[in-house]
Amino acid sequence: MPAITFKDLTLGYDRHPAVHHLDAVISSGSLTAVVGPNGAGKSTLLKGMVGALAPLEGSITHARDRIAYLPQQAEIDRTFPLPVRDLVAMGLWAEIGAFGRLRPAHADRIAAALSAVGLTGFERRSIAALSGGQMQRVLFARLLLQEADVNLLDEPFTAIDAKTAADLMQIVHRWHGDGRTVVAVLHDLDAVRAHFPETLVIARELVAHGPTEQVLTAENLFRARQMCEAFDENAAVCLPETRGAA
Ligand SMILES: Nc1ncnc2c1ncn2[C@@H]1O[C@H](COP(=O)(O)OP(=O)(O)OP(=O)(O)O)[C@@H](O)[C@H]1O
Repeated sequence: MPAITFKDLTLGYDRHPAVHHLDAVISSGSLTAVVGPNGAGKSTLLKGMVGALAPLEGSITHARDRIAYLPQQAEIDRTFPLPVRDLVAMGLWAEIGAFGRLRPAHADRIAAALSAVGLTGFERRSIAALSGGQMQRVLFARLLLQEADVNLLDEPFTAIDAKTAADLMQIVHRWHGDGRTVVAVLHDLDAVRAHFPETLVIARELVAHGPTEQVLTAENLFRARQMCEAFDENAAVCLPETRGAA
């Protein structure tokens, strides 16, 4: 059963395509890595999937509604003096709303989520006072509380140590074991081969999608690099009447 379907999907900024005419189906319950060179459109694709970016053309359809998203660390402002507890509590937003009160049961669930990521007792710590790896653990605690059907992770293991990456990977496997869909952008191809049964290789367009051992080949990665280098940054979105004319 499809969890997410891309149909002739074009996503971009200011009418310039970043992801072009993509057709693919992410199966429900699959564990998929999104791989491609820098600037291939991986983060853009995740932003489209979470609804932060509307398609310029084509469509993205979701079978289920509950989607959680872990942005790249670089996109998160950590200067705001927010306690860890408040950041993790945002994972309960769908349950208690913007103005709902945190009840003791919620506090217990926040504590349990922090314990699951190895940060017991961190509730009152300011997020500005966390290391990069601790911050990533906190963001995973928030994802745990969201209990989403689909978890979208943008470079979840970048710039964190091997122990933290292994701990967080266990959580990803737990989600997969529970039948949730996980899509993660990754640059570490060894980690992809070790942990992700499915891979989507993109280079602005689809390069390959399917079982990792068939898709993550030197040939596909070389082709992805060539396609990215050849892509015209200033290209405009195709107009229906000009499509196929060139
Ligand atoms: N907010 C934005 N405004 C304009 N252009 C953008 C924006 N975000 C990304 N782009 C452009 O879209 C293209 C794809 O970027 P994207 O961040 O999706 O690639 P990526 O595959 O995630 O790259 P990386 O591996 O470097 O994180 C790039 O050319 C980038 O410059």
